[in-house]
Amino acid sequence: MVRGRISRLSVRDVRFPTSLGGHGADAMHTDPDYSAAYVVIETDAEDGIKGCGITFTLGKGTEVVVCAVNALAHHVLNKDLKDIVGDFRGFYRQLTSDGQLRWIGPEKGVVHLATAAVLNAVWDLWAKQEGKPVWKLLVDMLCAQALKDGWTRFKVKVGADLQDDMRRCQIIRDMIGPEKTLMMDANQRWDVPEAVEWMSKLAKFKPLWIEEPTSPDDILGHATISKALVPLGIGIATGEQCHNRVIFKQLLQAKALQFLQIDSCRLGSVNENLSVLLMAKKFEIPVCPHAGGVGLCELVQHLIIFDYISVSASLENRVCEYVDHLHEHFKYPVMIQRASYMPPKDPGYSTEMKEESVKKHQYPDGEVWKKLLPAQEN
Ligand SMILES: C[C@H](O)[C@@H](O)[C@@H](O)[C@H](O)C(=O)O
Ligand SMILES: [Mg+2]
Repeated sequence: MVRGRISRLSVRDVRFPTSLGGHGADAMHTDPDYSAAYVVIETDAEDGIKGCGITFTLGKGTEVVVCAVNALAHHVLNKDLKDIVGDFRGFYRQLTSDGQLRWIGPEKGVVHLATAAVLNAVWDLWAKQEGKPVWKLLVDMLCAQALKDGWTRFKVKVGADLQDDMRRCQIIRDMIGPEKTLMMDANQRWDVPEAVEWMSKLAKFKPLWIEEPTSPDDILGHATISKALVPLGIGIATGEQCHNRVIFKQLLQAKALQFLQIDSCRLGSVNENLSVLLMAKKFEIPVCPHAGGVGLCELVQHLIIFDYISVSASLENRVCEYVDHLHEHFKYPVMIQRASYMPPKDPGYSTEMKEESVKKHQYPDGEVWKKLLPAQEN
């Protein structure tokens, strides 16, 4: 488990006098002293584990890199390791977008060598805390934690680049094995023939469904896609951008979908969602809500539990999307145990946000935006 706040960063100039023997010399670098700017980061966790990072330098050059590391240190200090690795992409961007330091890069030269030393230390720390070599940490990152937590169904985004989709689907299928469910989501990227063609190529990864293969308004297009893909064992899922119950009715009548995705915040609240649940029951189409976003999981769990108890009375082919994101801002966040939603017990619709979260994130006057907006304006 990732733990601790980064409490100390030190950097040392470590040089080996290799120039004495001419080791490593080349046509340009005739007197290299192989060196490293050596970064050590420590946390306030009790385990005493330290992260070590280096960048490779040649002798005197190290002095300059050490300065750059010190100049970057404030981005790392006092950060929770959990927050860093939880949004490593964002953290990387933060480090490489330092408004003043990036001028002497950007993302190259001294400042980038320093970035590498710092980030290498972060990776080292993280992998040590997890008790794994970095390669294993990387290999295990995809679905492994989710598998460990008991999740049996996984969704992958597709539609931007076929070769890349094939590569990622292969990795995921290999990790989850043939039994677990894989779903794909194209977020409306294709036209109708393209959806059929693309998904025929991805069929070998045995997806349960392709979600939003094309425009959410194209009811007959969904029907055509459905006709072509169902024989390949792929169902059509849609609904997160379905604007009202009438569209759902037409999708159902046109046999355009095999999985219906209600959305607690796009349809007219509980009321309209109930009518869609009932229609889905009439057509014997499983409801598999869209969730994630902000609070969608919190809300939709109420609807899907109602569906199970009072409408469909079935779990067959039914899933409720879950994304582990932003729940901490809610007063009654969803509870997930062993990959399942636990029925909420607090009165209400689980919609109440924590006042401090609202205050902080209120746009444009909340603390978070006050900090961000001037930075963005400059
Ligand atoms: C922009 C959003 O995150 C979508 O990518 C998301 O709703 C997605 O389609 C989903 O099914 O969760
Ligand atoms: Mg989707």
